[in-house]
Amino acid sequence: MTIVLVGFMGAGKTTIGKRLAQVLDKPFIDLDSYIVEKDGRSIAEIFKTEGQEKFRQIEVCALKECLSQDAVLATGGGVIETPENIHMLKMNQVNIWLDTDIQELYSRITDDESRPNANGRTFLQIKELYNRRVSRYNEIAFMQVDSSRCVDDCVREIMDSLASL
Ligand SMILES: Nc1ncnc2c1ncn2[C@@H]1O[C@H](COP(=O)(O)OP(=O)(O)OP(=O)(O)O)[C@@H](O)[C@H]1O
Ligand SMILES: O=C(O)C1=C[C@@H](O)[C@@H](O)[C@H](O)C1
Ligand SMILES: [Mg+2]
Repeated sequence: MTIVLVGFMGAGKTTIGKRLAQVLDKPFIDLDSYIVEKDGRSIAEIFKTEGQEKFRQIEVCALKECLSQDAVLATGGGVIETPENIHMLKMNQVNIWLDTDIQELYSRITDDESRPNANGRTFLQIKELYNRRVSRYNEIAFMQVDSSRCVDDCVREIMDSLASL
């Protein structure tokens, strides 16, 4: 089973995913890192040289490969931008939506140059992007987790829900 974490940039998919994988004793895959390792360039470089559309194509292939793994998979915040990914994720049983308020998300991602869709954007621009994406995370989510709380609390809630499957 692939336990997939989805949510906006800064929601804690990578951070919580690593911890969840340890607790479940499953491999951890971060889709962004997977892409960087395979491609040999950073995400910022791919966006700069090839554009976001090409990055989204690479992301579709990477998601396809990772969804067959028995692992915890942290996706990138924009994975739901592509209809093909939404379709693939709808087929997956456990998609966990990590979410917190936009002010907190903004403070976690601002000033980080590694995220081209956040870097240099104003609070209002980030909020607009978040508002556009919310319904898509919701559409594929098996559960929603309030990730304003500490990592261990989030992991505990997820473990309780997985136990009831
Ligand atoms: N529960 C939490 N409480 C406080 N800070 C957190 C929490 N989870 C993550 N953070 C911090 O927020 C920042 C972003 O976290 P992380 O990289 O895990 O987000 P992400 O959802 O993987 O983002 P992206 O979509 O860009 O990959 C990091 O600095 C991390 O330490
Ligand atoms: O929200 C987004 O559009 C992105 C989030 C990151 O995880 C990366 O996948 C990339 O920076 C794009
Ligand atoms: Mg991440």
